[in-house]
Amino acid sequence: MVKIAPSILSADFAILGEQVSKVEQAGAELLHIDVMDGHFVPNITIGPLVVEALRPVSQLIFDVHLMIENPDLYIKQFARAGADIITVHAETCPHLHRTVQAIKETGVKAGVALNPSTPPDILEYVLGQLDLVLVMTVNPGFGGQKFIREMLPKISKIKAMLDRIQSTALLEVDGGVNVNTAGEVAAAGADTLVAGSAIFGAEDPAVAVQKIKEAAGEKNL
Ligand SMILES: O=C(CO)[C@@H](O)[C@H](O)COP(=O)(O)O
Ligand SMILES: [Fe+2]
Repeated sequence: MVKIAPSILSADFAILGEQVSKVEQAGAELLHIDVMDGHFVPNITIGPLVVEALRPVSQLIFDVHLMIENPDLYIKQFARAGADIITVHAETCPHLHRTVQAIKETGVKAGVALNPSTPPDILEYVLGQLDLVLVMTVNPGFGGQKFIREMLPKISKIKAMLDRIQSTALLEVDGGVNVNTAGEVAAAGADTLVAGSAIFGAEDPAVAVQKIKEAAGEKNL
């Protein structure tokens, strides 16, 4: 069964704690936290303070997706705030290997994200160090965008790269994942699905978590 990582970007921030509890009780495994700086992506969202505030109210794996320039400057802050996984964009890291090491030195798991136009080859010499690879299936910056289907072969290619080195890293897909796309994404090899608008935009986020899990499981059989 795939793991579900609801993205709080689409949650109601006025009742954020309640929203997180709801998806946790519904069987989500991770909580996806989108950090945007208004530079790498054209949007500004949340910082370490929100991670710190949520930490005591949730047992979920905090999956922090940094869409920021100079991520090295903020790794320690997010680690201290309670992140379990910190994912940086390859496009923001001229010294990607060093950045991955810096994340791991804080005791937190390390992930690398790729924009839709970034080829998987960029991962080759860091792959063995990674705990998570995040394939963006929209251009990062906003929730509620349309899934880019051309990313399906890229997911499969990265799955094969991970299998070749017997990596146990999570293969996470982020952007436009919903009941209609989850099956194809899982069939392509993803094991962790981020969903924001499909969960927090639904009438009942708990039901939405279950429906996406079912949709992912069905086509994977
Ligand atoms: O990182 C991002 C967007 O940049 C995502 O995590 C979105 O929050 C996913 O939202 P949906 O496409 O599922 O609505
Ligand atoms: Fe994200």
